Amino acid sequence: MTGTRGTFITLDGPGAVGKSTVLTALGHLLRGRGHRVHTTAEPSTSALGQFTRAHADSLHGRALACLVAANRHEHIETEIQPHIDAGDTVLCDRYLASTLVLQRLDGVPEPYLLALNADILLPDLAVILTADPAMIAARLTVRGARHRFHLDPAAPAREVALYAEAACTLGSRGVHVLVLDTDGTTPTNVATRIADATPPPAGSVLGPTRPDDHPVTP
Ligand SMILES: Nc1ncnc2c1ncn2[C@@H]1O[C@H](COP(=O)(O)OP(=O)(O)O)[C@@H](O)[C@H]1O
Ligand SMILES: Cc1cn([C@H]2C[C@H](O)[C@@H](COP(=O)(O)OP(=O)(O)O)O2)c(=O)[nH]c1=O
Repeated sequence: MTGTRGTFITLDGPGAVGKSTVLTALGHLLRGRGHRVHTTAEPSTSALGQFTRAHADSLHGRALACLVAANRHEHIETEIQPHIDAGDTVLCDRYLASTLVLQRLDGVPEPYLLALNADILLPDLAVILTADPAMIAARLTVRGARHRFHLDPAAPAREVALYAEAACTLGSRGVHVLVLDTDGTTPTNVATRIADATPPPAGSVLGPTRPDDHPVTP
């Protein structure tokens, strides 16, 4: 892509699979390749996003699904779309795939979730990180569970299976999906795979400036 529009990349996957670690490494790599990077996350940092994050353990099912979707619509309108219009590469930690997994863990049917998110901005590249459930459980033990979705010992295996389904759902809607296994590799290697699949920065005539990469050590 060589226009002035930026690129929207989302990262999803089970809790403690490595999303935020990979996102940091990816930001460094893409800046080294000439991208103007804007990093963000869902729930967002707005008042509604903070409310959503604060109540994600006490609200359940459709109520939480609606709250997360409301925050997503606001996030697109006030932050994501403006940065893309400005030519930035937007990296978002959690997006639609997380809804298709976490809200389904809460018993909300997928058609309801797709209806709530029917007209959202779809990512140019949706990255789904995965790993062996035992490895995810081990990383969770080291890092610590941060919310109720992490507390069930069976959660990593169910999340891995549901993210595989979410990848198919997104793919069937024309989204470019990249499923990456974080087992036996470093966050920098995972980030490099994503950077290699990212279109060149907005407005560039040449391709990515690979020799100028500044990989970070994990
Ligand atoms: N590719 C990887 N290989 C080994 N450990 C990793 C890898 N990616 C992340 N980790 C480790 O896993 C833990 C959870 O990572 P984090 O980025 O916080 O996960 P998430 O944002 O998905 O919840 C951290 O301790 C991190 O250092
Ligand atoms: C994006 C998203 C988040 N959430 C919830 C799950 C968590 O309770 C919370 C944030 O998740 P998470 O990013 O894992 O939190 P942290 O940054 O502390 O590791 O938002 C959903 O339920 N559905 C969604 O689609």
